[in-house]
Amino acid sequence: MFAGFTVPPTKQFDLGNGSDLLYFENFLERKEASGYLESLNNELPWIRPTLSVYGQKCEQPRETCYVADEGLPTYKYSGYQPIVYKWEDFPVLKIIANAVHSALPAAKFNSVLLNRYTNGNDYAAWHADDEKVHRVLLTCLKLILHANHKVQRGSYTQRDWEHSVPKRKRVNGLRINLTFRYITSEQR
Ligand SMILES: O=C(O)CCC(=O)C(=O)O
Ligand SMILES: [Fe+2]
Repeated sequence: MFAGFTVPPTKQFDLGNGSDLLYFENFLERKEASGYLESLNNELPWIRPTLSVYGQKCEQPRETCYVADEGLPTYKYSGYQPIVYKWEDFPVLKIIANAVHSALPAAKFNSVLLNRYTNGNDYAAWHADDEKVHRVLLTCLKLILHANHKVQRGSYTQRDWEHSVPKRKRVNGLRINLTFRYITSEQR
């Protein structure tokens, strides 16, 4: 689906109906990845928001930070509207975004939602990223830093396929996930 890789994906799955999944093993050098992980962990203003799910208030079981171009349609999920930070606020994010962009020049994104899981008690319940208002997730790039691998879910994968991060009682380590998104109000 996305032509023009500088390095071909390690694994590639066509999921049908405009969704695909590309897996890049060792996308970053291990040392580089742990440096980014540390900077993101220490420098970002992480928030554990209160969400409304089926009319119930609950604390999100992971922390979040949202960075986007100016002037995009409002991004909101489960009754929560994240603070919009600028790319310039966090130099490390610009470096990661540039690395992603040079590996996949055809993949467009204008925002990134980051999720921080402090340990295996934090989780993301099964969901699809199918928010109706701004609608389009053309491209989602997931860069999971602790494992130093990048999974790209192309086109509609994130919207049409449910996904989750389950609790893992025996996991003590930190996990930071970056989902690069293309947000637009155009209906598709
Ligand atoms: O951390 C992950 O891999 C999942 C995050 C996610 O699905 C989301 O933010 O929509
Ligand atoms: Fe998601």
